[in-house]
Amino acid sequence: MAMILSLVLDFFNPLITRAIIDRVVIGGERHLLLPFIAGLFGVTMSRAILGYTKEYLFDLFSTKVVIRLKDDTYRHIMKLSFKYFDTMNTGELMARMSEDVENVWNAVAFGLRLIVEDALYFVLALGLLTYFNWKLTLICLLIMLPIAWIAVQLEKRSTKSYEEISDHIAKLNTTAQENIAGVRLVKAFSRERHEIGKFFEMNRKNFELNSKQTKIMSDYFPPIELLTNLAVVAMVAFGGFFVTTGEMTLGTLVAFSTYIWNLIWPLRDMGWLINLASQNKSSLGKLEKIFKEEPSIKDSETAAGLPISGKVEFRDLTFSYGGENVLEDISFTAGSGSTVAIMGTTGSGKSSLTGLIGRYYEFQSGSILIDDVPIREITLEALRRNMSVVPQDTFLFSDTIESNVRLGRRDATDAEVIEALDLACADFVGELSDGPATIIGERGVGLSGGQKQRIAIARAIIRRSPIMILDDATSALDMDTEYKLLRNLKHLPSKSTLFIIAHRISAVKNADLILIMEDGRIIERGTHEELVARGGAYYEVYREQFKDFDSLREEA
Ligand SMILES: Nc1ncnc2c1ncn2[C@@H]1O[C@H](COP(=O)(O)OP(=O)(O)OP(=O)(O)O)[C@@H](O)[C@H]1O
Repeated sequence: MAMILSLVLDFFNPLITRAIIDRVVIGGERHLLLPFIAGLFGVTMSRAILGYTKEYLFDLFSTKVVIRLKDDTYRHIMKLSFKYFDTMNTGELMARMSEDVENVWNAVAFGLRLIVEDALYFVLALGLLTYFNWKLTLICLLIMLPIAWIAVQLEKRSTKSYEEISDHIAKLNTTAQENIAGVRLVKAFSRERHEIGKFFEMNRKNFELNSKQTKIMSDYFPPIELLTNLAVVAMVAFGGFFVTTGEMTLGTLVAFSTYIWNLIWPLRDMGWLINLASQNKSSLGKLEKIFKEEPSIKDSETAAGLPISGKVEFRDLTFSYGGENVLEDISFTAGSGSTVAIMGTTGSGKSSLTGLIGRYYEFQSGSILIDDVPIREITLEALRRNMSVVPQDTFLFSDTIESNVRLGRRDATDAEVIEALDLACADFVGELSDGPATIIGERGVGLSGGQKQRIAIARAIIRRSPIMILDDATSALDMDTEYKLLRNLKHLPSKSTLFIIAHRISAVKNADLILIMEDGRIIERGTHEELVARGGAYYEVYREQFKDFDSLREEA
């Protein structure tokens, strides 16, 4: 409304000027001068106030659009399944959330406003100019219309170019993000020069792509400029002629020469608007691709959120990530509250097996049952709410230790946080100056590998879930601490069914069931005593590890 009013007011000043020239200057009606000047002043002031309101409201609107778009994009990305993140990298997603959303903001904040404004100016001016003198309007329009054709050409070339720029920015972001996150590794391997060179090279390409776009723009702007200037020249020439023939008054020509800019500017803006629209189109296309991505794992229509006690059963399960089978013929049962340990060579499928319990990926055949219910019949929310996982690669947020632990259960009390840290043998936290309130760096910088693992385990303990998975989560702990920690887990009040992936006999020895994996299959199973007695692969590992232990004892 403010926009329409300020725009309509814009049309009053030239009309008043026309009246001043025709009636006061030429017609000699001097008494009208003061009211006309008062009118000019009034219109100018009202326009200024309305212009401010318009700007403010548009900014508010566009900011709201962007916040909403960012929220929606973030929420959607969070809904996507593991498989999506296997193929996308953080840098690319960050580019979508920042650059592409910013481009949309630009288009909404400036582009959309200008389109609406320009369209209104154009239509109103065209009406008025035709009313003043349709012949002069037609002459000017004929000169200016090729601008529209130029704009379409510009749009075609710019969209492609902006797509290239946007893709390249995503790559640039990924490189920067990975190098900054992995700066310690880069330095440790003395690869700074190489990585800086790689980044420079990418930045140079970025510059080239942007220069290409600038060149496209500069190819189109001079003809646009020329045509608009020609239109002004034609207006002065033909308009002057019409004044001499008496077809137009001088005042009307003066008003005409002001209104003509309301035709010229929208057409001149077209180039810029098309450029903005192309940028927006390519960014929206990239965002749309994310929004079209559906989570590959969803609740089935019949899924329910049942209470879970923790019995887990695998039946003839086969699984692949898309290529060769990673797991084959997997069958075993973990009773509620029992401990299942999984050992095996690297890449034998241990993490994949435990990952399937939380439905991170979809298996191809067989089934997994929890409390005798197929997991596809349990809602993802209920399934994951009842599980706690300590992944192989410990991830801690750059926040306080207690916030990291509370990720397991948000409403946990301070005492519960301390208890969880105690059970996870994280006594070192008590020695830090701020205790659990100590802020840790990104991914736990400032802590040792074993310290990070214990915080991650405390996070799992506090969840009190019926199922707990420790994926090689005690690998950085010394044997004593590992033993104490596992004993604490065994006696948790929540009596979780515990899956432990480990490489040390000492960590798996007391499990109710030990599975030995090789090439995606379970090749041995049983308790420690059964497997030792069997003399197979487990026994070999046992002998290896205890041989070291015995030789150490001998050396001592
Ligand atoms: N996200 C994934 N996409 C495709 N293949 C994968 C993925 N994760 C693992 N794999 C492949 O699946 C196989 C089993 O991997 P998995 O991580 O389950 O083994 P693992 O026994 O836990 O190994 P490790 O002891 O080294 O952690 C490997 O060949 C691996 O390359």
